[in-house]
Amino acid sequence: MSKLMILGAGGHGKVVAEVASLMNKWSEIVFFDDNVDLKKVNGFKVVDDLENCKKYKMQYENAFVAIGNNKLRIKLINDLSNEGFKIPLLIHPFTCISNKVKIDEGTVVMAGAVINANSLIGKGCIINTSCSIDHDCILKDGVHISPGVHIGGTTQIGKFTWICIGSSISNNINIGHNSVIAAGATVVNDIENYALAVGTPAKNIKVTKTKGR
Ligand SMILES: CC(=O)SCCNC(=O)CCNC(=O)[C@H](O)C(C)(C)COP(=O)(O)OP(=O)(O)OC[C@H]1O[C@@H](n2cnc3c(N)ncnc32)[C@H](O)[C@@H]1OP(=O)(O)O
Repeated sequence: MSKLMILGAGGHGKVVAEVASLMNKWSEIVFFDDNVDLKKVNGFKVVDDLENCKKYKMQYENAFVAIGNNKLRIKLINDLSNEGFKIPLLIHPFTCISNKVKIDEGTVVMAGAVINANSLIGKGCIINTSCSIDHDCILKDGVHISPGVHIGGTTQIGKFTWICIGSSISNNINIGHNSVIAAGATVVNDIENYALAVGTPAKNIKVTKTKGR
């Protein structure tokens, strides 16, 4: 069994480490984090800060980025991949994922998530607790689906978009890249790039070049 490093020992990192541990695939799981005061988190050693992680490639050849910021997460995954690290896919054992689904490296699927037939999930996505993604959806790289989100069939979500907690997305919807769908929103029409969409039915209230998280 090989060893796994997790970048980021915050709240998301703790859940990621638990998922990895439940997979029984790694002989050792450790964190790297910029908080120098952290020595151990939930029993997992914090080895060094993020910048130094590449020095440990001989010991930990698998690297998973557990950082909530969508763009930073993808940047770090790409950097580590270019350095020759293996970037695993982490899936909690209590999920329901069709065998017709394809999920790229660096993505985590948390407990209770359901992903139905023929959906495609990109690189470095967070498929968070108890969300559902129905058939034929396409999620591009760096998308975060927060806890309790429901997404109907044949919906597409562009890169770096954050679907916030408890929102619902109807079927056959296109949501652009770098957008944020606010907590509890109900999306029944397409949403453009760089949008912040809120409410029921969800409406864009702000379009900036800096949205996405
Ligand atoms: C395991 C985990 O914990 S995963 C993480 C789960 N957390 C989430 O999903 C985060 C949920 N957070 C939200 O929904 C936030 O409101 C965000 C991210 C959308 C806020 O985004 P920001 O860009 O900071 O927007 P900001 O707070 O400035 O609000 C902008 C406007 O949108 C409104 N707004 C923000 N969120 C909502 C919402 N959920 N519903 C309705 N209106 C909203 C604000 O009232 C504000 O309106 P105003 O301009 O008239 O005052």
